[in-house]
Amino acid sequence: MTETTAPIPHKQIGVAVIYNELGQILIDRRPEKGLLGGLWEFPGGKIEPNETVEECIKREIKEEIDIEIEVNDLLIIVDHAYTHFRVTLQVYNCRYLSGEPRPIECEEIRWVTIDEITQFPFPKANIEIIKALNNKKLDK
Ligand SMILES: Nc1nc2c([nH]c(=O)n2[C@H]2C[C@H](O)[C@@H](COP(=O)(O)OP(=O)(O)OP(=O)(O)O)O2)c(=O)[nH]1
Ligand SMILES: [Mg+2]
Repeated sequence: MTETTAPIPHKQIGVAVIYNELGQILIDRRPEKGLLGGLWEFPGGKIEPNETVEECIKREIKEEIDIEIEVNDLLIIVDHAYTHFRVTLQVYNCRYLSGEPRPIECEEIRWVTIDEITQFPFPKANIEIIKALNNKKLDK
């Protein structure tokens, strides 16, 4: 007997770690309903065909939070398998430029320090990102 299993979706995501002038990082809480509901994340979303990761990140941050940012260097690429899908998160260090953050596609937004980040529940895939942020802090 042969069993056919549909391949699980693999999402390519651009993610922004946005720093303000105080060195705080912007995090947002995902909508209560739906995938990974109510968990905190770094803003971002799916990379569309014909756009670069940098373009994706700028577009998503404008759509979700309505601010302008500068996309700088790559922090880390994280591959993670959840039960029903896989994600590749391409995480870039970014700098806040202008605009008043508004929670357009999320429940709420906060500026937090790296030390405060551990108090917020994040999805599993974010453990590696937060580790990378802590290592970066130790380098300084
Ligand atoms: N933006 C962002 N996404 C994350 C993080 N950690 C993490 O596991 N993800 C996952 C959750 C989502 O499956 C995916 C982001 O995709 P998305 O926000 O564009 O859209 P979604 O899958 O929630 O919604 P949909 O368009 O498929 O309905 O990456 C993170 O820190 N930031
Ligand atoms: Mg998103």
